[in-house]
Amino acid sequence: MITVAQVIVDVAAYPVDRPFDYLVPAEMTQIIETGCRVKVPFGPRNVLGFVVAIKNETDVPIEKIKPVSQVLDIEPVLTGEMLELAKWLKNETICYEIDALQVMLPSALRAKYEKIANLQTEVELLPEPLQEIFRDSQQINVNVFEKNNLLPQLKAAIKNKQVSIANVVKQKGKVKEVRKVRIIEDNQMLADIQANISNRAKKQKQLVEWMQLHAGEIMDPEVIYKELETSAQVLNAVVDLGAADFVQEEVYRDPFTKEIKRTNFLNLTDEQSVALDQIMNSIEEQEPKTFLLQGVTGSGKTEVYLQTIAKVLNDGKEAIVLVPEISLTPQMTERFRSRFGELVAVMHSGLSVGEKYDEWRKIHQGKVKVVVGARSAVFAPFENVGIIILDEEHESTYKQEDSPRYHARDVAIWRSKYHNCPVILGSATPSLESFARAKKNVYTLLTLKERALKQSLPKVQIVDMRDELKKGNRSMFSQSLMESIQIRLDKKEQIVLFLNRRGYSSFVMCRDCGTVLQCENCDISLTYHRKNEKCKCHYCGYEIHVPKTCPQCQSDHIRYFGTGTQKVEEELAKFFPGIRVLRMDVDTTRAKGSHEQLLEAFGNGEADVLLGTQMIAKGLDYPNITLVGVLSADTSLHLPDFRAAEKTFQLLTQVSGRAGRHEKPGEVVVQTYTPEHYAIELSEAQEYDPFYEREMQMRHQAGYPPYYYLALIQVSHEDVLMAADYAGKAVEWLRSQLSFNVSIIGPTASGISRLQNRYRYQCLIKYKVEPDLIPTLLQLIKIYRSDWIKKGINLTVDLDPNMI
Ligand SMILES: Nc1ncnc2c1ncn2[C@@H]1O[C@H](COP(=O)(O)OP(=O)(O)OP(=O)(O)O)[C@@H](O)[C@H]1O
Ligand SMILES: [Zn+2]
Ligand SMILES: [Zn+2]
Repeated sequence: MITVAQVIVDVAAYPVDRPFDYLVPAEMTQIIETGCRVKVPFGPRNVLGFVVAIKNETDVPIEKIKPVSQVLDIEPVLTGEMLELAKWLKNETICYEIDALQVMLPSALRAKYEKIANLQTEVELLPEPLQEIFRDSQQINVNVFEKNNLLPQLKAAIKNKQVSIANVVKQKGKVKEVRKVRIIEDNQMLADIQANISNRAKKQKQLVEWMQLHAGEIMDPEVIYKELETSAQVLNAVVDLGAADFVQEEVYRDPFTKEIKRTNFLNLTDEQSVALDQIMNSIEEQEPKTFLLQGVTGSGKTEVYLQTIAKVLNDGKEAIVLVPEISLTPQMTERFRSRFGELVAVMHSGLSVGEKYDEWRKIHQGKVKVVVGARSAVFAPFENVGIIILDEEHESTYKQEDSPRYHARDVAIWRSKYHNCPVILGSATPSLESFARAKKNVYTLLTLKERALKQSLPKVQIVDMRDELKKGNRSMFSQSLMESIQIRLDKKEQIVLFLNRRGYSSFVMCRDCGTVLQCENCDISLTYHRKNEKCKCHYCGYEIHVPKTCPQCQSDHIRYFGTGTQKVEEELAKFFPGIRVLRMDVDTTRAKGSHEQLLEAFGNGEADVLLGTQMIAKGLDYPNITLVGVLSADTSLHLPDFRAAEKTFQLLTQVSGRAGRHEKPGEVVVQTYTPEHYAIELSEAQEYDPFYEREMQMRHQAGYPPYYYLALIQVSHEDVLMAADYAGKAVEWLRSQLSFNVSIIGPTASGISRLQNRYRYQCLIKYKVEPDLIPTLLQLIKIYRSDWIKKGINLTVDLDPNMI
């Protein structure tokens, strides 16, 4: 009988996305399982693959079937659930199954290939500079040659068949180990060893004597060095005598830096109790219900999550909590750790690859029961999930922007059906899609209308900046905001100043001819970075020094525009001498842990003002914040995005919600140039429903979600005509296949018409019900993969795109 593994291989751009059969050699049949990673031959090279099934027959002729080269995992890294989920994702988001499988794993376990140069001859026969490199090893990473500028020599050696090149699947994700000392258990033997040490080796004698008090223990060598004021040399010597040995111990890198205080459950408010009861009920009944928990800012949604999780843990199940990356603040994670301690794993982008892998292993090995993490934590490999929570469910970061283009909400709901457990979507300002579903009873709506301690929502004042200008105020602070700041400074209360930078950046412009510095590779203006006087493209990384004169007209009236946080900081210092400002933006939070330190300092009252961008809009809960100022409410309104109004309203509500959360009442000042826009006008009352009604009308008129679904097809090529031509072909083909109920708009040039030197065209499909859509798109992709791709075309399909 033969054993055959069906393997999904890591080969993108293959027209057929299906498993391939490989023979399992006899010596592997005991180890290999579905969900294991393997190395298999594919064409001329070895690639990484995932075993998705094991069977005993194959249609491949026996003389043609290739064997698995290596099994990479002794225990499967993917559960049966994940394999099923991948198949679903492949259809739902139209991606390669391999992409769906890889996204579920920490990057440490994803395929990495390395080019390795293998020496095929005597070292001495090589040209001089190469000899140096091959002296110690016959296999050298090609990087090394690149670094030493020896690629031409290497190439020559390859031509002469002195060196060959192989692609090697590299397995990152090393388990971290530390070296420990294990003292033998036998006290008598220790005594004997001690007796045999010459009296001149006093330190050794002392050490073994001490070891007799610690027989059988495993300890850190550093402890021994300290305790006995001794050295590695002495320790090595007694290890040689047999008093102890060195062992490797597996450890987890601990991303938590400080001790956490335990907290207890709060007595719920009536509204919280009503919500919790319904969720508990669903957990009891094992119903895969989706709840939309809509609660105003500060209403205590988090407390509801915490008590739900306690119930789930009590039932012996696990909990997944997703939060947007940006609000994955230490304050947020602490709230979970303070209730569930060591049972919590945290996953966010600030962790190193190794730390992420460790957190993942804690989940995989069942060492933790709760994961708090950003989008990809929705794939946490728990096997007995009892609840999945998405906090701030409206956040666009829950959708992944590249393949697989999944939405964490959809994955959460899929998993809830698999595990028969509920999902909670929480927000003060739900996405229109979710609220519409709640209205139709697809989701169950739970509402918290009041703040937890019955505090009133902060009073919002909208200030028209055009009036300020008319009054001769050219600063970035309105009269009203200045007065409010002064009051807080006098009362020693704290202030949050928010700079809305969504869709906004500082740019460099010539005042004489109006030229704006542009990226060489993209159709995008360069962003000015004051720190190093550089202009940078945020899409491709291209950067230049700010020129002294305009490249167009040579005028030297070239200057940067835009209100960066640094500029605000300077102005504050000018108007309020001695004001203590903490600035939180990409520049001040780059270093690991700096985010944490800044917030902690602010929490400790070390500053009067926390000044920042989107980073400070969410999750902050400090009692002394009584004023929130929004410096530029409109910048996010003017983006070419059908969700611009929704996002602006959400942002204003979120950031306003930071004020007056505890005893002291809060105040908000919103500065704007378009106070008449409904997203701004309605944020004054902070009521969601009127905004929802208004925005739904707009969507209805324009034919956008939630009334219609969207699919975005994007085609790019280095040559503008090719891009336009193939976008046209795609549209033509779609028109021939899809029904008349579908509107197909385009092709048109994309919003950013050139990116990284590739021209981009797109077409938008709007539909309500179109059973043929997915099969048609799959067909289109097949055409693309088997033909267009060879011509350098790149085609992507994005269902429910974030931005269009
Ligand atoms: N039942 C309760 N009794 C007393 N205090 C509570 C209760 N529930 C919540 N709180 C407190 O109220 C404050 C706001 O709660 P929480 O942060 O959970 O609200 P939220 O709805 O998640 O807010 P946001 O959406 O604005 O982040 C917190 O300081 C929390 O400790
Ligand atoms: Zn100029
Ligand atoms: Zn660029």
